[in-house]
Amino acid sequence: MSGTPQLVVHRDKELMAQAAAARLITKIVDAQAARGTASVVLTGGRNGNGLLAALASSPARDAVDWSRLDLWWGDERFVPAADPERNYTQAREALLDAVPLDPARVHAMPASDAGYEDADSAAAAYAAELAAAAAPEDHGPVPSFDVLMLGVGPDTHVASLFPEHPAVRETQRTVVGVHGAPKPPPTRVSLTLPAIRAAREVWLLAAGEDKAKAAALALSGPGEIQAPASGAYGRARTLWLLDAAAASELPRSLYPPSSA
Ligand SMILES: O=C(O)[C@H](O)[C@@H](O)[C@H](O)[C@H](O)COP(=O)(O)O
Repeated sequence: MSGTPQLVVHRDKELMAQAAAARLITKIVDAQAARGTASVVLTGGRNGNGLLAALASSPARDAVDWSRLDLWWGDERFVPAADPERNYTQAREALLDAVPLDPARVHAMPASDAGYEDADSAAAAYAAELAAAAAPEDHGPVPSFDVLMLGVGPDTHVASLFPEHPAVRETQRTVVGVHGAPKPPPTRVSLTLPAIRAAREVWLLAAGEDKAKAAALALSGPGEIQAPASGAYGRARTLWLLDAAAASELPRSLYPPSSA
């Protein structure tokens, strides 16, 4: 488990998205140089898609060898494949359709019309796909993701793990079906905290005034059941990427003077 979360605060959400995109490019390029491949978990939502859009327009975009990148999702709305609300669809629009990925290495979570009886069986199928991709050196049922990104909800949810909901309490399974989610749509598929914690690095994205209370709560050390974002940490690093608005209720001592 990584130690204390690191925080970087940027002037505004646009700069945060651009800086996070540059950071992700560098992380992927370094992983590919070191191991010949890289593995990243994407997140839905405005901040997650904003980062992907910034990456799409980055001049350094094609420093990444897109053919040697595995993409996974932290969660997905359990809706039909054609539904524009799918995180996968929004990621394609923001970036994926513009870069030469290997389709076999883009691991979308199942849509509700993919043939699975319900979100729970879709979750089990995704867990099996993750387990099949894990190598012996991963020492667990999911690959050691280089970076796992999570947007932070105003209630401190991450992926589709909502405060006090059953999914955030899961300690064994790596992927679960979510029912009655307070953020529509109500039915989802989500990685669990144990799966999230298998990542080398976990990056939490929080930009905008509406995230200020969530950031302050999650970083003040509450339980992960009440504040799921506080339970999202990586094996080597946990990084919060914020803008000034989302950091506005943090104790100033919590983030480094270099942030701007
Ligand atoms: O399926 C989803 O909705 C997302 O995965 C969700 O976890 C999102 O990242 C947060 O709700 C933050 O969303 P915003 O960045 O839009 O606030």
